Amino acid sequence: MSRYLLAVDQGTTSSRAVLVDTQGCIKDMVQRDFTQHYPKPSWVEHNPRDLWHTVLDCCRQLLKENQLKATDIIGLAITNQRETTLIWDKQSGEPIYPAIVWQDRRTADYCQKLAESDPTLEEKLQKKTGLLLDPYFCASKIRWILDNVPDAKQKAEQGQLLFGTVDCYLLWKLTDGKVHATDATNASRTLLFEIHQQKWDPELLELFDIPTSLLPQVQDSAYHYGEVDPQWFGGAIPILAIAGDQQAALVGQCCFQTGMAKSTYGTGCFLMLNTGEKALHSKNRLLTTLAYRLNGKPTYALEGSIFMAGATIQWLRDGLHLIEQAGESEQLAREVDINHGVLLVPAFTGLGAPYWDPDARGAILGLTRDTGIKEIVSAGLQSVCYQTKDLQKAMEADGVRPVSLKVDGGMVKNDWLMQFLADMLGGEVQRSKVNETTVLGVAYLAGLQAGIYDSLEDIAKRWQLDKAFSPKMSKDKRDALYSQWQQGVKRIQTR
Ligand SMILES: Nc1ncnc2c1ncn2[C@@H]1O[C@H](COP(=O)(O)OP(=O)(O)O)[C@@H](O)[C@H]1O
Ligand SMILES: O=P(O)(O)OC[C@H](O)CO
Repeated sequence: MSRYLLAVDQGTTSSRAVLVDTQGCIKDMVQRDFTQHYPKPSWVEHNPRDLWHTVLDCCRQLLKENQLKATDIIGLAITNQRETTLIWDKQSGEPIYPAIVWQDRRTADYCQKLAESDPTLEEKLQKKTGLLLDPYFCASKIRWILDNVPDAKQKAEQGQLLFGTVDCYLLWKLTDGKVHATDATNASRTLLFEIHQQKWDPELLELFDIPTSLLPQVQDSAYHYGEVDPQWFGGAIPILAIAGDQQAALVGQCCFQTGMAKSTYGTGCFLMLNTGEKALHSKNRLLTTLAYRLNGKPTYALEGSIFMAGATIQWLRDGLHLIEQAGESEQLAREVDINHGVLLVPAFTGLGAPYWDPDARGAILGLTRDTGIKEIVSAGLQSVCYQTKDLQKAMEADGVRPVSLKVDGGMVKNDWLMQFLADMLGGEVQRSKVNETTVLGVAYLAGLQAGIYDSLEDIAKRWQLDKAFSPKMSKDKRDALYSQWQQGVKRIQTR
């Protein structure tokens, strides 16, 4: 009987469980969507029960459909939407508030006031954590829960509460409350973790007034975290890897050498470039983050996060009803001249890197009487590429240029989009054969821990190209289109 790795990807809009064989091939996958909650403008929440139950159900269904028992699984691996913040009661295991999702901007004012109280603060935060003072990260979300949930502050001070990102919460549930831990990549997204010394930072905990007792232990990305409690799958399964989803995708794309980069186009877009042992501090508002940590040794990355990529197409579909399926956007974009002059700036939840403007709001510019659905849909797709170009420019200004760009995520099957991306970047875009790089990446890490793979080099041999897109657009045309975008962004910026 073959044995498999079981990889769980708990994402922003759905949970997935995937079986990966020892050759690194995906055998089967089960996926479940869950409800998004928007209780107030700019607030985004998930019900923790949904996160846990969709993961549990996906795993159970996958095992059942493949007639596998817990003993057929070599190890379980967890990858997750990052920054999403949960706090739960240590005794009962019950979350004291819904999960505050990474997209949630409720702490924008708090962050701004903190920044105004000390003009040197953001630089200090960046030096220690590689991040910026933004509602995106966990620290201000934790603070909000402690300040707004009755008795939370007092309970936290008495050591009765635990904080975790989604990986940490799932690990706690899977081990039936025995393990409270996270991996270094997830810790590096909290704004509380010192990325050079690899430890929670007492000064930052004091700044955000967060008791140390709330925090999980931080381990390597490939590590024996504990065993799944037998009640869930009828037997114990070792938990062998954890990584934030974008870092897992970097591993899944085998970007192990300095200068290698990947960009994932799902709900948001995340471009990550491996900078090796060096934590390169951006002067252009990109993030420095952990790419992975193996055997105690950190590898760093530079990251640009865009909040609205596929979500813009979702909005065109579900909000404006301009299309019925996301895939229709490709044909519509092909049918319109690229010089249509319509610009969609998708700052629905503010602008991410490199602008970091939580108060900016979206706009559609350049409308004329003959503007139709095709132009607006095309502008939505183009916005994803312009935002990637913004990140590329910021990286170049920081002195690094990706040696290659490997792409994955739900949007990359759109060939028109990939061609326009190559045109905008003026460089080759490589679409990998396996699109499920996130689950694959964390399964690779679990495989390393289990001794299935000898090394990262051994893993790298498995990467396969699906299609490469080379730039075809003239430089003049590219510059003209991009300059239109830059002018559009200026119109909506608030800072
Ligand atoms: N052919 C397509 N063209 C453009 N966008 C697409 C296409 N297919 C899917 N998408 C977009 O990709 C996103 C889904 O990607 P996925 O990687 O599954 O997202 P996530 O993991 O963030 O939930 C959706 O937002 C959808 O609008
Ligand atoms: O769930 P995804 O794939 O949209 O990724 C979310 C990111 O990890 C947020 O930083």
